[in-house]
Amino acid sequence: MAKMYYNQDVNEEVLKGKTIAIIGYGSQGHAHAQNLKESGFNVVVGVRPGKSFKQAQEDGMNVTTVSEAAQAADVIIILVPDEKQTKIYNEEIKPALTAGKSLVFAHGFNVHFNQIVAPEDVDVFLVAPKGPGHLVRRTYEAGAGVPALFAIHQDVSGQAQEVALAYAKGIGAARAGVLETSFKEETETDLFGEQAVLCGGVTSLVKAGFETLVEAGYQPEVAYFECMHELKLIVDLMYEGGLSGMRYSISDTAQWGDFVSGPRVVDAATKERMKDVLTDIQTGKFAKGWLLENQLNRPEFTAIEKAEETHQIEQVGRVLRAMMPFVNEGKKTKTKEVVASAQN
Ligand SMILES: NC(=O)C1=CN([C@@H]2O[C@H](COP(=O)(O)OP(=O)(O)OC[C@H]3O[C@@H](n4cnc5c(N)ncnc54)[C@H](OP(=O)(O)O)[C@@H]3O)[C@@H](O)[C@H]2O)C=CC1
Ligand SMILES: CC[C@](O)(C(C)=O)C(=O)O
Ligand SMILES: [Mg+2]
Ligand SMILES: [Mg+2]
Repeated sequence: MAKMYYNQDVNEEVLKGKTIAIIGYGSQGHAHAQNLKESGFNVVVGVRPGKSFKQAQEDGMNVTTVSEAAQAADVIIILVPDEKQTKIYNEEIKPALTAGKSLVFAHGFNVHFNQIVAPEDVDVFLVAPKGPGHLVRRTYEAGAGVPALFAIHQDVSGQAQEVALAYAKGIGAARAGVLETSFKEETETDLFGEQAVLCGGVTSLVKAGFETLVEAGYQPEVAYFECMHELKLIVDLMYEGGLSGMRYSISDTAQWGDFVSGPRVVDAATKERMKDVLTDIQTGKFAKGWLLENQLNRPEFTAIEKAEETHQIEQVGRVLRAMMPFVNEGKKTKTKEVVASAQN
């Protein structure tokens, strides 16, 4: 069993007198900044003028430019999109990254794939929450937390692990459990998880199920409730009690169907294709493709995003969710639909 770190194992004092620059105030940035501040740490947010700059000010943050935040801080965490990090690092962070500072990431992509190479006289580590930023904030506010991984790439101070754990505690992760990894393991498993299971796998499964029912003549609303809305309720049971916990709550008929039909849908061939996905991640093929796609101004990304947003399941879903205001009620953190409904 891996060594897990919890609140009682962590000395937060190593980080208490330091200034932490949160670069970016998006999904992870707003959560880290607010959680760390409420945990008693000294936070400065560095972001370009615009939407999230304004939001950070409204949230009562000390906000400034990326360069100024990097200059003011002892610990600098880069929480802008992976594909933008190298340029921002080179132009606005590197000049301020003097000896003895710490450079931190929430995902190892740019270090692992050699896009960012830090000076040798700074600590480099990652603290990677295993969950979306909006939930990192929401669970912290509820007194709970999202688990996280930490990894040390450079430890000049001899304190990198202690500081990483204090950081993880500050964002609420040590309430749930923190464990050590390497930049390689975090990067490759995170990319694999989001592509094959959590995001790519699930969205493809949901759409295929929805389309199968609609093409067979069933009502789209029924297909939406069956293949999308209820998924959250089923996954909540897995989150609470694993696969067996979920199976305890469903009917025996559903459980038998799960046993006999599940492996017909996701079979050995699917697993072989998952291995191909993993190989592309391990060899750097995926990373290269994503970096090139961005250099070309995202032609494929934009086209696919547009097609996905107009898929029938999205159209039906928007209408049905508007009839269930409780789905987004009471959420302080701004997910896409909460923002849209506030603007209407
Ligand atoms: N999303 C998640 O839940 C998770 C993300 N991670 C990792 O965390 C990191 C951050 O990801 P994520 O939170 O999704 O990022 P977001 O896409 O949410 O980051 C957006 C933020 O970056 C700012 N930004 C964008 N471009 C610039 C720029 N040129 N200069 C200054 N600020 C800029 C945006 O400002 P503006 O409003 O002005 O555009 C906004 O504040 C990544 O490494 C990611 O892999 C790790 C775990 C989960
Ligand atoms: C699952 C997607 C993720 O890896 C995450 C929320 O953990 C991401 O990169 O956003
Ligand atoms: Mg990820
Ligand atoms: Mg992830």
